[in-house]
Amino acid sequence: MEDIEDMEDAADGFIALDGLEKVFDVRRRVGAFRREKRRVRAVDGISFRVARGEMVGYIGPNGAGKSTTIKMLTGILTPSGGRVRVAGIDPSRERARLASRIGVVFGQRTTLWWDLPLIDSYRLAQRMYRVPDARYRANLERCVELLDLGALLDVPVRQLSLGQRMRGDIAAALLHDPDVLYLDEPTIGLDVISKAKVREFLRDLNAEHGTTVLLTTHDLQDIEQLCGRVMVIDHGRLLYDGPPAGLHEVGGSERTLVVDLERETAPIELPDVPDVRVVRVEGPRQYLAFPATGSAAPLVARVAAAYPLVDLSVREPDIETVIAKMYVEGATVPEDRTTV
Ligand SMILES: Nc1ncnc2c1ncn2[C@@H]1O[C@H](COP(=O)(O)OP(=O)(O)OP(=O)(O)O)[C@@H](O)[C@H]1O
Repeated sequence: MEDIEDMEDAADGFIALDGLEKVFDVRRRVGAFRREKRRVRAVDGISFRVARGEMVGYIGPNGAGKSTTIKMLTGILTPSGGRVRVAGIDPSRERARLASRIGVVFGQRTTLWWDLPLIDSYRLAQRMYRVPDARYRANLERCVELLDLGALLDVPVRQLSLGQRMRGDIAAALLHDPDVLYLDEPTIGLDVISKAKVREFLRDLNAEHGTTVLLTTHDLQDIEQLCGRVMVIDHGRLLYDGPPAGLHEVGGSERTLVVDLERETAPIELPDVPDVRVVRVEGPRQYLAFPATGSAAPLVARVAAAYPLVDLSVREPDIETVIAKMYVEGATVPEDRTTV
């Protein structure tokens, strides 16, 4: 086998994990005097390859091990076992060298200086990463334009809305032209328009600059709109690795069409539309479950033709539900993604 340290630019090994493990020893108080030691296998033997320029989703329920993996990929945490390389670099051994190659955005925490105007955080980032002036100016200009930050540069970060702050954070992570961007919940708490802006920017970044993106999120629409590939992790293990659509096939998950009718009616019946059923009725509002693999359009057309429709929306299944169904159905991890 070729040594992965020599594989920085190999098509399938820009990010390479082989049997990666992280074990935490946690001490817990039991009763008044006793303490109990417990081992938590936060990451329990994960192997995968991400090629340069891929945009990959990394999802799982709370406590699955996502942040721990990302922390090992950035070098913040040292693995308990296995191997990890990013751009040919061992992250925990050469954290400083890796820092110039990666950008990190945490949706729940900001890396910006709370009391300073946005632009001051950017100047500090320029100094920290030693970005040459011309490159800094060009990158800043691009981010300001595409992320719509022009009017915000002189505003102290604490006065920014969540959506503005998130766009500000993404720009800060990109001023040094990283090859890899890790995004941890980049759309959490954002309104629909801010989500759309962030997604559009990431799509362009990936397409035009070939930036490799690893994205953790609880929003399946982030994955469906951005990623050609998604990995699902639970209890520190890889449960699924493949296209987002396959996620629904494996789990047999459903989306929900929520329809508001002019008035209360008996539960909607559409005998000629397969696999649709009313799961809840709240006065004039009815909830219809249908397979997540299918399109909502024919269903909407049929409801609109037969019932007095006022309004509608489509709800995606949540990640927890999809994963719970995977256990029932029996998930698959394609061999070629997980073996060395
Ligand atoms: N520093 C730590 N010390 C002890 N246990 C930890 C530590 N960090 C994480 N864990 C435990 O490891 C497991 C995985 O946590 P991790 O934060 O990686 O999950 P996650 O998938 O990122 O979850 P979330 O979506 O809630 O952020 C959890 O059981 C967590 O309690």
